[in-house]
Amino acid sequence: MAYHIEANGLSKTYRIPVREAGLRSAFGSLFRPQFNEVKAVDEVSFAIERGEMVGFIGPNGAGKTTTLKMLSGLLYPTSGSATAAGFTPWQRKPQYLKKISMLMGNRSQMQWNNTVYDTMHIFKEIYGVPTADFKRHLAELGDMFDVGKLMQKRARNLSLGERSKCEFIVTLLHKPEILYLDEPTLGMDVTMQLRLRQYMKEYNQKFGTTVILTSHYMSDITSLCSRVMLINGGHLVYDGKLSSLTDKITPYRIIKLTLEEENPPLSPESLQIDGIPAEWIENSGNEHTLRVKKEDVVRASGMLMSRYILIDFGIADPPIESVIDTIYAEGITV
Ligand SMILES: Nc1ncnc2c1ncn2[C@@H]1O[C@H](COP(=O)(O)OP(=O)(O)OP(=O)(O)O)[C@@H](O)[C@H]1O
Repeated sequence: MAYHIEANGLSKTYRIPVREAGLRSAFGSLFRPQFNEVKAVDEVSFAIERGEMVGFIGPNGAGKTTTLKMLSGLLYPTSGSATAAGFTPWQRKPQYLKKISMLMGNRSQMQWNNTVYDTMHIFKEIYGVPTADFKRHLAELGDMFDVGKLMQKRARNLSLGERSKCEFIVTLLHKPEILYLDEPTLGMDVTMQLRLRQYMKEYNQKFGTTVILTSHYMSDITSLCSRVMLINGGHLVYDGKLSSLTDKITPYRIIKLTLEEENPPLSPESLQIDGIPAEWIENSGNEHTLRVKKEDVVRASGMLMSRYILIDFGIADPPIESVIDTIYAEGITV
């Protein structure tokens, strides 16, 4: 069966006109324009099944938005090919545009001077959404995101978070089968972020929608996507399970334990006696947090349980934020 979204060697190079200061060079550049080239996306290939929710992550300027713009048909690639729902996105066939939605958290699809309600009506007409469906959709999502009071406001007067909520409602209005979500929770408060994630989960299960999601809030990614694609400097450097990414970058586990009062002292050195290298992360009273290599977890746990009287004990993966921070900061290729 064909993939729902497929990209092969997708590349985009932007050409930026170079203008030096001064009238003479400004005049000269009219006749001999010079350009700098930025390879925003470089030979990116992937295949996504129908109904998958894939996190698309990478540091600022990595090429995420450019890739999504190509897939949604807003940009022509410089080279390479892609198909989505059986269409070539940049041909912008109306049948394709009706099947997809692109939400850019930092760019509004709403007309600045129109009220939210008018904008939603315009989108209803553009996509030919039946009135009954439109009303049901607004009632359901309007309540969930608490936008009733915003309906008569002009888009330009909305706060960032208010706008994000309205954009999300508009994005799903025509029940697209592919969603390109670029920072959908930008500016939303925590409650609204949670509601959006919950809604996306249910929506995906109900309609089998395929989603590519970028977000700098890792909780958006971890709660919705088991697969991530990591892009850095225009190159796709990882495509696989989120959990395997953690293992590759930080093959450690975090052990948290609380000791009874009556115990021999615990330090990384006391673990090292048993030949288990451990790193101290936190130590407050009887509560300790240690970092040990994945392969040493069982031995370290056994030793701790046999030698100490424990009140509480737990093993966890390192926080995904610290894994991602390591990748972004060190430019690691996975
Ligand atoms: N219209 C444009 N003209 C020239 N260069 C551009 C243009 N749009 C993006 N770029 C450059 O292309 C590269 C990739 O940008 P892109 O917006 O795709 O990154 P991103 O991963 O979405 O970043 P962020 O997380 O900051 O949104 C960057 O170097 C950016 O400066």
